[in-house]
Amino acid sequence: MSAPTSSLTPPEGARPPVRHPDAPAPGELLGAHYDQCFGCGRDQAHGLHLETRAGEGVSVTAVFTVKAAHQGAPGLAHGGVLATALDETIGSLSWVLRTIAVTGRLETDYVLPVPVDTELHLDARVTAVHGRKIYGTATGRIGAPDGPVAVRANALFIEVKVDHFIENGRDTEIRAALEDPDQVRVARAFEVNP
Ligand SMILES: CCCCCCCCCCCCCCCC(=O)SCCNC(=O)CCNC(=O)[C@H](O)C(C)(C)COP(=O)(O)OP(=O)(O)OC[C@H]1O[C@@H](n2cnc3c(N)ncnc32)[C@H](O)[C@@H]1OP(=O)(O)O
Repeated sequence: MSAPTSSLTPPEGARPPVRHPDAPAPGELLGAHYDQCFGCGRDQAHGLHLETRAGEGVSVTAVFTVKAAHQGAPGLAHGGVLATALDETIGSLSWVLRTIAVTGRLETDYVLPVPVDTELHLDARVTAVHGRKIYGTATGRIGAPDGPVAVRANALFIEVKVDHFIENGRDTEIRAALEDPDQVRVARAFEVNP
């Protein structure tokens, strides 16, 4: 397997990540950052409904059960859906850093096909931080946290302010989010002042 491309390799001067003192405790279930999120949203009927927990250090674990709606080939998960699961899991590290960040680059290795009904056990961690750039990595294993590796990803996330969403999101959803006390509570958990 070749090394990650240079933009996914932390530059000189990158620092180890720091777990926020108010991060959820290891093992704590992280809720959805947004109820309509395709990765974690409880109200998103077609979504992945990832269940993510804080881990030790700057890490998380997640479980994704592959449903019939997630197929690409007959009986197998779509590769884009698996990339979403990896992306969402790495994105959930925001809860542990208490920083909002969005995916800039995501590079995925597909190692094994993943059948429908599989419980995919994911883990992700931040490897380094350089300014607004957050370097993360994730692995998805079939059936158990120590099961065979099916997918892997390396990613570069970029820290953003809440204005990123307010300026770019569709008005209807942004207005609803700002009027929803639960959503505001989540934004505060990321140390955001909406
Ligand atoms: C009211 C509502 C409240 C809601 C409260 C909670 C919301 C919590 C939501 C979280 C959601 C997570 C969900 C899962 C994760 C997604 O799926 S996120 C969605 C997918 N991603 C996107 O939509 C991002 C689209 N891209 C962008 O908006 C912009 O390109 C970015 C990423 C913000 C960067 O733009 P920018 O801020 O202008 O930054 P820029 O100065 O260009 O780059 C900064 C640095 O990053 C590097 N960089 C930037 N992009 C790249 C790249 N693609 N490759 C390599 N390097 C790059 C630059 O080279 C630069 O490096 P340095 O010069 O500092 O060394």
